[in-house]
Amino acid sequence: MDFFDYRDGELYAEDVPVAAIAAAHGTPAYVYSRATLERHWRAFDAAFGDHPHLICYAVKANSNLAVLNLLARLGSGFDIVSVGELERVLRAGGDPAKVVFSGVGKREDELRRALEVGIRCFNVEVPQELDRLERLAKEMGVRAPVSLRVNPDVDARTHPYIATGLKENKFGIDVAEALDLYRRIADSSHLEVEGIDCHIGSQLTQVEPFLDALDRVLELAEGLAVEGVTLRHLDLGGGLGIRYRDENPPLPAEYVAALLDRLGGRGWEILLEPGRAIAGNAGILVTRVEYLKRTSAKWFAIVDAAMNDLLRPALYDAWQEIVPVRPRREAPVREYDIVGPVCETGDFLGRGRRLALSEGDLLAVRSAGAYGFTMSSNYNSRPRPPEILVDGDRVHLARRRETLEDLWRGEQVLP
Ligand SMILES: Cc1ncc(COP(=O)(O)O)c(C=O)c1O
Ligand SMILES: N[C@@H](CCCC[NH3+])C(=O)O
Repeated sequence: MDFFDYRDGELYAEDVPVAAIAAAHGTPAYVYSRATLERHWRAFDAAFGDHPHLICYAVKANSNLAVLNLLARLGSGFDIVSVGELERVLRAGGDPAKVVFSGVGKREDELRRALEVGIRCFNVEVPQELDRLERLAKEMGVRAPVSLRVNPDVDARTHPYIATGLKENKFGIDVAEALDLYRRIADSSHLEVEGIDCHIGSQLTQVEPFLDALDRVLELAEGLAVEGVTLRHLDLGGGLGIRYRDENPPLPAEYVAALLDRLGGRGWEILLEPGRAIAGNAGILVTRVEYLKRTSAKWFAIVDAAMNDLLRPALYDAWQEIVPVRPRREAPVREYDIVGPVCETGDFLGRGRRLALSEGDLLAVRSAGAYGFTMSSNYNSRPRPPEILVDGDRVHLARRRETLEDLWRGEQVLP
């Protein structure tokens, strides 16, 4: 469920007509719903009841400061993958003690900054990162809290580009290798065992792969307990899918209930790193039809948003619903490829969509709140769109549209 619905024949974002937002801020534009973001975050949080837990929102899904700030105000933790994301969280008022740092390729400056601000945990998935972290922690006179991200070798049953929990993926450490590495951490005076981490992929629509991964994690956690290695938490990553079309992923409450059931009363604190399930259906991309073009093969609706604004269709052949902001009856219904102005055949937002369109109409691409703006670029020297956060009947410009000058900021021609 989201707060983008039709009223009196036009699409609203919470209590504001989307057409009014487009009139005030232009197109293309990302529009987010505060109520949806909050509801999704709370759904995860509440599902745990009094079981110790921390929801660490995956910043990569949508890193707008206004979004991070409102989640920080709810008490959210954050899953980051770069120092850039860390600085965003801090700027947005996030608590560094609730930050977990994921990623296969953390640089020294990134580790140092994270040690300096005192994050909750480093999710380590390359053995050499332990050496790097230990040396830096020693230099700085601190201890680095560590979880090993294990690769549970389970099939997430999702798009191959976003499956991360199989042996052949670059992610995680073999479960078989983990025990020795935990001994190494426990023996170090500058590293500290914090927990175990895993993340098996994104847009998962079934609960079983998560439970298989949890089984592997529990097996390891119990093995460690026998060795006298105590863990503070189990981090099960993110990855819960959303409905883009006809998928039926479990609701956050069902997913968490299944995890707690499998945990069977074992008291470890559970960390989750959901991104898409919180932000995905909390946003739309609003775009305007520039031209309707007929070729000998088909009809194209050429819109003012493109693959640089929303990459998912081009990159994963992802399907996202495209709806008219003000449905009209007078235009003929045709099958359109909805394409942008970028010079790539892969520049489409949707293909073969049956719509009644006229030039100048507004369209909304749904489920664009996660991996939309954060994956956007300036390809074809296109300024990136604004991000607008709607809160009831209030419209907050959370990021202004880039200007043409923004496109060459920091560039210099030869003297
Ligand atoms: C380590 C890690 N945590 C969390 C996430 C968030 O995933 P999702 O947006 O699918 O919940 C990702 C991305 O897949 C990730 O790589
Ligand atoms: N960017 C991807 C998900 C990748 C998740 C990152 N770990 C998407 O849009 O579906």
